[in-house]
Amino acid sequence: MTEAVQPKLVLLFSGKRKSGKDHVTELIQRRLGPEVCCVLRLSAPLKQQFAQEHGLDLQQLLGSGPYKEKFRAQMILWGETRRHDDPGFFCRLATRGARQPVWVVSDARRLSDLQWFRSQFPAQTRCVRVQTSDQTRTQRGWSFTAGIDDAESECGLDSGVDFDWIITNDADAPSLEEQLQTILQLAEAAGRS
Ligand SMILES: Nc1ncnc2c1ncn2[C@@H]1O[C@H](COP(=O)(O)OP(=O)(O)OP(=O)(O)O)[C@@H](O)[C@H]1O
Ligand SMILES: C[C@@](O)(CCOP(=O)(O)O)CC(=O)O
Repeated sequence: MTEAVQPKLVLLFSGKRKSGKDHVTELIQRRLGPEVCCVLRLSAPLKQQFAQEHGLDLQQLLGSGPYKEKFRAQMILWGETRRHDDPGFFCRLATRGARQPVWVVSDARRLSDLQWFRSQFPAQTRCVRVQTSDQTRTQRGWSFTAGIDDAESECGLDSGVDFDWIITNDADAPSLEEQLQTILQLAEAAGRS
């Protein structure tokens, strides 16, 4: 049997729609390189299976354009049905095969996501929030949708989490490079150890 690979550092990112989770986590991966760091999306296995079952365009579901928004409510419901019996279902699938020392999870949404990673990797897990003004999110294409923006998928981590870092991703905030400095240093050290 292959021995399970233990990451040295697990960074769990969360944030609202269009806060820039993908942008920030891709920046981290570019800085660390693909040998040291992988970006894991809990929604990737969900979208993969949902696309297959419904004959949809997976690449567009994975992208940042408007296509996926047409199916978001349906995907949330579909995923929640699977999570109901097994809250770690997508966490397990998303992390399967990850071999790098630094795991960056780009889309934690629920307390059960945090609980799963903390139970599996208690010493390695850190939580990072990406926060962005509604004005900036609107400029990036967001508009409030009842049933989505007021539901667990978007609000599950609004309270009850003591984030290790909060990154502000607005044009008038300090640069991302500057805000991510401590995280990058920690990740670089984890990559060397
Ligand atoms: N700091 C930034 N500078 C320039 N563009 C940005 C920045 N942050 C995010 N964006 C852009 O805003 C859009 C939304 O960002 P991104 O896809 O990273 O957000 P997200 O939180 O992953 O959103 P969603 O979950 O709704 O897909 C993308 O087109 C992205 O390129
Ligand atoms: C269905 C869902 O996984 C969509 C996530 O899409 P995205 O990370 O915003 O691209 C959200 C959820 O699981 O609640």
